[in-house]
Amino acid sequence: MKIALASDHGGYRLKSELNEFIKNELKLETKDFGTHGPESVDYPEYAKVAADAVINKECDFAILVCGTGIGISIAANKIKGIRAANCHDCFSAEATRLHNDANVLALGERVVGGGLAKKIVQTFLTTNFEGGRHLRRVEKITKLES
Ligand SMILES: O=C(CO)[C@H](O)[C@H](O)[C@H](O)COP(=O)(O)O
Repeated sequence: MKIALASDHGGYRLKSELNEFIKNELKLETKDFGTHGPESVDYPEYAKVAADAVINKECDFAILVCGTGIGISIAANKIKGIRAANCHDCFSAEATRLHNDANVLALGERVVGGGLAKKIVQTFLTTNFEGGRHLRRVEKITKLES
């Protein structure tokens, strides 16, 4: 499994910490699409490159980080085929995989600490979509795109 990572300046520290965690603890491959420093940048550009990597199947999931996780998730959700969830607890991270088949997780560096963020990422990446009645609903979400 390969994980795309991206952030704006408000999320690059947490994104770097999560990148190391995913590689070293979860033993998964990652691709870091930036940003790599504190200089102010615009999160929609970073949401797009990582989301595109999921859509074109270069990566299986994307983890996006901005200050709150809100702006970057709104931007990612504009891309056809993306179901991005902004989660700051493990229950929601599990539910969005089980029920929504989310393919992008968004986090806010100004909201959550590194320890909890790692648990949320681990939960998200290790939970499978349940299908069944949830598949019908996800298909209805997809229809809203056309
Ligand atoms: O989009 C956001 C708010 O939902 C993110 O938190 C951004 O990181 C934030 O808006 C950036 O703000 P800044 O004042 O330019 O650092």
